[in-house]
Amino acid sequence: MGNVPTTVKHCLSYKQIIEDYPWLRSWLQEEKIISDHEYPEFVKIVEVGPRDGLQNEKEIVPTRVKIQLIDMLSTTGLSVIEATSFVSSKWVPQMADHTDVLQGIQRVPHVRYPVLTPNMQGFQDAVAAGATEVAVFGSASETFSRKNINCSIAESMLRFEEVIRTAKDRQIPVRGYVSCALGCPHERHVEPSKVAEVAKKLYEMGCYEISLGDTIGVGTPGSMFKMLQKVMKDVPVNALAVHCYDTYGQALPNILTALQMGVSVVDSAVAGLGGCPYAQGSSGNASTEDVLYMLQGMGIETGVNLDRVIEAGDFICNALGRGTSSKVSQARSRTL
Ligand SMILES: CC(C)(COP(=O)([O-])OP(=O)([O-])OC[C@H]1O[C@@H](n2cnc3c(N)ncnc32)[C@H](O)[C@@H]1OP(=O)([O-])[O-])[C@@H](O)C(=O)NCCC(=O)NCCSC(=O)C[C@@](C)(O)CC(=O)[O-]
Repeated sequence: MGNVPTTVKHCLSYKQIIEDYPWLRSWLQEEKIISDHEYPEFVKIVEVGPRDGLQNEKEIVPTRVKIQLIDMLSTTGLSVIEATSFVSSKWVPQMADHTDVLQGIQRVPHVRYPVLTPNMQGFQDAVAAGATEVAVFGSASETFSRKNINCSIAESMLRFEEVIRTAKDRQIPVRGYVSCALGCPHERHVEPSKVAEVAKKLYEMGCYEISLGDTIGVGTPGSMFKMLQKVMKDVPVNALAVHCYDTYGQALPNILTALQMGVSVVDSAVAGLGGCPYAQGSSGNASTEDVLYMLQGMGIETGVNLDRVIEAGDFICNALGRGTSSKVSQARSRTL
């Protein structure tokens, strides 16, 4: 909340009143009594490092390392850790040990461990391995859909519909992804209306949350704003998440833009690991450490302990034999 006079801010029902009377909010904003941007008080971080972060690694990461990473992340206060993918091992060999990973981790109460399931086969394998939450992943780009999951957008929706229906019968929550929300490695420009169309379909089919992926990290606050404006007409903002990559150094500004627009769920990867195997040239995800540092500085609660995430980041970077992509971890290691 911006420059709100204390008397107004401390009025108990202040938030409720401006929610109920949008004209009052507009007037307060026009008069500069409240800020145009209203940041959420709490942001949920969805940690995607063990899945998105590792899926693109050329060398197979030992299963025990993946398990230890997830176990370390489970002690940080994170409430969602995407653990692995039930996809074809011919397509993504790094995720072939999905069952061992899911069954090897020490589940911490109140932490959820969703896994990716592109179709019924993946869903059934995931449930057999003990998954209690899954995610389907579609795309706003036709070419990317074919390259990533070997089917058209329309075909993918039919597959997801079956997964979502079956999951609903078993009371398994399903998250939905829309890739290429700000650009495609093949088609380049992607219309915000196409992103909105796919997001709306996934939401209407029953996904409780839609994560909008800037798969190749080409977005800017300008394109993020336009895309979200369009999507928010069809999907409630409290059901949206953003999933940003840092290829052009825009991940944090893009996330900040989404927060200003009311989004309160952010995907990120410890140590900034990652990238999609079918999005060549993209760099890692927004690093969880950097996102946490920014949110802390803004006084936004996350419930996550930054130091512990840094430890988990050190662990996985040592295991991979490379430095971290997190600017915060780099700065901490220089200044400690
Ligand atoms: C989707 C498929 C499986 C279709 O693959 P397909 O070849 O079209 O599948 P199919 O139905 O024709 O079956 C062919 C073979 O695959 C097997 N198969 C079929 N389904 C499965 C399954 N679930 N698990 C294991 N095996 C499977 C099936 O059993 C059969 O085996 P065969 O008889 O030849 O021995 C394939 O294209 C695939 O695995 N793609 C990998 C997609 C992927 O993991 N991409 C990276 C993650 S997405 C991402 O990173 C983006 C995101 C989410 O982060 C958001 C963002 O950043 O934008």
